[in-house]
Amino acid sequence: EKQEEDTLRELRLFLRSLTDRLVQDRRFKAFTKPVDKDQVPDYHSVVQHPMDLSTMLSKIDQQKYLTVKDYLHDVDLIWNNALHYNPDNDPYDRQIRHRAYALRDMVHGIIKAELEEDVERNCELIKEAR
Ligand SMILES: O=C(C1CCC1)N1C[C@@H]2C[C@H]3C[C@@H](O)[C@@H](O)[C@]2(C1)O3
Repeated sequence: EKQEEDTLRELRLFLRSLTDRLVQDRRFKAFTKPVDKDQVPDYHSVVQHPMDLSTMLSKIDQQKYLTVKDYLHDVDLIWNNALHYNPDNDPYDRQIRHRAYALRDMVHGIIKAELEEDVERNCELIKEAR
């Protein structure tokens, strides 16, 4: 239906704009691309569900996110994976964890400030009806 596709398109536009801001933020450089298996051989045995911002951008374009909630699930994966794989009390791990929190907090702040409530409500109704 026309209105439904318009709502889903508005969600994609918002999620692209949000994700682009994260990709451009120098703090989040480590989160922009998948962790390289060759450089980090044990990564995929420790982290079951890798996620990164470039993967999320392609998921937006593949229309994999029907709701903000679906998008936030992948943001939480980036956050949790970073905490899980970088748990130590050394400067590098602590910096990664601090940046993972900053990423998660920036996402929630932008959603609260910029997304009209009824867009998310309508997207969830569309998703349930499909
Ligand atoms: O967890 C991550 C990324 C940070 C968020 C995703 N990595 C795992 C490796 C451990 C640590 C040091 C380097 O070995 C570098 O390759 C990684 C990348 O950081």
